[in-house]
Amino acid sequence: MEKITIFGAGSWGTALGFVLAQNGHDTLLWSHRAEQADEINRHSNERYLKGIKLPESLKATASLEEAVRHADVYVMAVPTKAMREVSSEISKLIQKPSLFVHVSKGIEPDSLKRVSELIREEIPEQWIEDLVVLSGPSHAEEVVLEHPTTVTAACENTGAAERVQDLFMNQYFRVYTNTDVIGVEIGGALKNIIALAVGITDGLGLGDNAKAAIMTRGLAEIARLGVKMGATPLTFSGLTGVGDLIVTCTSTHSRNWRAGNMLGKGKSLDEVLEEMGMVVEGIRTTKAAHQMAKAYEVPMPITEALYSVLFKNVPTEEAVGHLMGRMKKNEMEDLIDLL
Ligand SMILES: NC(=O)C1=CN([C@@H]2O[C@H](COP(=O)(O)OP(=O)(O)OC[C@H]3O[C@@H](n4cnc5c(N)ncnc54)[C@H](OP(=O)(O)O)[C@@H]3O)[C@@H](O)[C@H]2O)C=CC1
Ligand SMILES: O=C(CO)COP(=O)(O)O
Repeated sequence: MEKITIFGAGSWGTALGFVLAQNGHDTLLWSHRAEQADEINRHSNERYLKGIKLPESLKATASLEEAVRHADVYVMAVPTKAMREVSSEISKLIQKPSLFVHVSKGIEPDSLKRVSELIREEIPEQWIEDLVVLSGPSHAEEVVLEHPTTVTAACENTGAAERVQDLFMNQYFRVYTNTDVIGVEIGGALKNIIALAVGITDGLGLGDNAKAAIMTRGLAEIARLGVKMGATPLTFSGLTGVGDLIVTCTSTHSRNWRAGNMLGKGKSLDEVLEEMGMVVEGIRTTKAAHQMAKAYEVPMPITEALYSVLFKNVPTEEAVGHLMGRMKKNEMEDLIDLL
């Protein structure tokens, strides 16, 4: 049994708390809101996981000091936007080297940093025993129903990835390991962009051919960027690549797909964000990926089309028309580039 603190008590932090507590670990969830911590101590988190009874052994606190003191393993589960701030606060309180696991899927605009890079910038190296990324096709709503779920623990140090595998793995939550941290983080972050785009075409009623097209060509542009950044091409055919792309683009649980769907049906971005009430990581990541496409000189037409809809007020139909009217290409151009 290990002592584990999860920072961030939204859908995913709470679902992972459910798994870890069921696995017998002494698990504490940190929320920045006292009333939410109180609710979790009464075994529910209705706003984020409606109707779910949480394990009695899962405890919560709103005291960051208590949360940092509690554990030897820290699971970072706040949205990407809050990751710097929370990491920086933790760094002021931490007193021993600990294993960090992060589960967030985004890229920071402007700095173009991956989440593991943000954490390393905010928490001095002496406190980070290892940093493992846990990612893959895993909607919180299904994990807490104990539906079979598979994810990947990625770290250059295989021993650390295996430790995380052992912490989380059980009969319904199967964890693989991988050493390709860049590929795992890029796949997890950028599939949200593609899910927003699929949500839009679904909202426009453009059908399943369009969905398959965006998913397939979307994966091509994710892999093209990832490989340029140093990822292993094969990672994109795994759980954190095509696997997470499938679950996010085809499930109504996905906030990114749902947000896109509302945009496709004519709502404004502000209306969509107000209605969602949960993080839609793909919006900020679209801004980052638009900047990365330029920085790494990688063509990313679907990302650019979405960027034009989200940030330049281009009508959704016009963006689709623009994508379809691009110059002729050989389908395998990307693959040839990767070989
Ligand atoms: N939901 C899922 O199924 C999965 C999510 N993820 C990833 O996990 C990450 C977290 O997402 P998820 O849990 O779904 O998000 P949610 O929107 O469900 O919850 C976000 C949580 O973070 C809290 N929060 C927001 N800002 C801060 C801050 N500055 N300091 C402290 N806490 C803060 C929110 O608090 P408040 O309630 O006060 O707003 C809320 O508890 C994302 O990167 C997401 O992509 C990965 C896999 C699956
Ligand atoms: O990452 C996820 C599933 O693997 C969750 O996706 P959403 O953030 O779109 O809900």
